[in-house]
Amino acid sequence: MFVFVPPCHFHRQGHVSSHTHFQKDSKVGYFSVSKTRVHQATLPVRRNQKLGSWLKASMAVQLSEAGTHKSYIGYDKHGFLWCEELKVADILENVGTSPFFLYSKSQLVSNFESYLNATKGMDAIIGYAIKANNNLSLLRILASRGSGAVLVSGGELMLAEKAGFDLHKTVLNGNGKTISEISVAVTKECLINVDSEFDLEHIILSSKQVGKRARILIRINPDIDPQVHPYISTGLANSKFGIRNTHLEWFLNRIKQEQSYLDLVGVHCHLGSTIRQVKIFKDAATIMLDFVSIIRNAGFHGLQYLNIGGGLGIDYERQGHSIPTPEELVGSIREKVKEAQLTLIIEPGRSIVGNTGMLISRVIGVKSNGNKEFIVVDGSMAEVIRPSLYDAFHWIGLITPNSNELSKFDVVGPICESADFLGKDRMLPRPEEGSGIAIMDTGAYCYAMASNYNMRLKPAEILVDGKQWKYIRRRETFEDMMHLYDS
Ligand SMILES: Cc1ncc(COP(=O)(O)O)c(C=O)c1O
Ligand SMILES: N[C@@H](CCCC[NH3+])C(=O)O
Repeated sequence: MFVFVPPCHFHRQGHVSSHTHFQKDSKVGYFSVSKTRVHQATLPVRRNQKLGSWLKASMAVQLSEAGTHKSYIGYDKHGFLWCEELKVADILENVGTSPFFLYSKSQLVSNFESYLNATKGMDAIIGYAIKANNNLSLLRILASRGSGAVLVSGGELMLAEKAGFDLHKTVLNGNGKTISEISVAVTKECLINVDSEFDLEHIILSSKQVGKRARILIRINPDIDPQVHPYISTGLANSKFGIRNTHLEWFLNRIKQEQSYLDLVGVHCHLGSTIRQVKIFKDAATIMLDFVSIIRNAGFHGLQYLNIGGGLGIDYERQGHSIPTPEELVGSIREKVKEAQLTLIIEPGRSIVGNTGMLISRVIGVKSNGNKEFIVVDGSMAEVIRPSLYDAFHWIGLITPNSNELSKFDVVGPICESADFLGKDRMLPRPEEGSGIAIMDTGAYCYAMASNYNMRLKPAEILVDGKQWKYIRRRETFEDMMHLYDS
């Protein structure tokens, strides 16, 4: 069994033993992993309680819990980080070159299965949002299990086809789709979201050129605050996405005029990303079902889909904060969707891939500027841009035991930007040069947003499956980059 307790809870980090004391009264999240079951849960701790006594209690709870969050990445009691049945330090040793992304296959499958279980007994499409992580091997794992896909470009459409997704279960989204992208989607019979007046005209044009009826959903902006960082909020009135909900009638009339080229099959909304409250989805569903009634009353009897978008958050802090499960999310809207005789489409990205991956990096050195201390690592904002872009938090830990006292560090990369940080003010034991360090929960929107800034090579991606690991994307080489120049 592995236990993952964020070290900030302890008086000292490093070699964590059963005598290690907790430093304050709180609730502590833990993961426990056995061959067959993996759970995440929280349990209260008392100040000065020893880890050993807390563990006994947590195991008792674990046995009585049917865990809904499962984790395949965690620490053992000695302080080694594991991914499934492999020590991360051993993988780093074998790979040699860092940084790289490391993913757990079981975690990915388990996350997808949570959505399958959540939608059991109802008509539903789970449309994985490819933008979150577009690694072909990971996509194939999801496609082979019946996942649909949410696409935002022609490139993603081609990738979805290559990965084996059933294109009838894909949705082409986007506020700036080109006519050629739309034409491919019409040809391949993907669902297509209408985002604006001009977008509708482009879809009509494409359908006429292709000679096929487009299967369309209207993306309606419900004007709901998802209570997330403004850069990843997408369903408020001033957002660039979707149609103004006051303008629905115009769209319905225009669609009627072109009915031989347009088949209006559903409505769509997407509120934003990293959402932590079920109520936000529930409110959106209520509003969207009102629009469904309006549309059906206007004579569109083929309306079949309610697409509620993606956006469910994950527990980046790893402190057992209560993030709704897919079961809770779907459970909150299931009856209403069934009553309206609709098929639910849900578009999760982060909650399927976020906690499957971590960036494994090495410490280059430790320095001080007089006021602050920095752990400089070989990973950077080029691989994990979320902290720089959204001030996002990713839990960071060493991958092997270290018994040094905890100190406060900023964990930074080698890029020539002050925004190049992976974590600020983190309590960590002073690491040796070359120590392995993990930036957790970087499976979503990290490799997918990676860049070559400062002429950095995009890192390898590695997949762990039980006791095996393999490359699922090799590291870029200097020659790869040189191929793009004209001589
Ligand atoms: C339309 C749409 N659907 C789904 C997603 C996936 O969101 P998340 O990764 O937060 O689940 C996004 C990204 O925010 C999106 O823009
Ligand atoms: N890139 C964002 C999410 C945006 C989702 C796309 N609409 C993130 O890392 O959190």
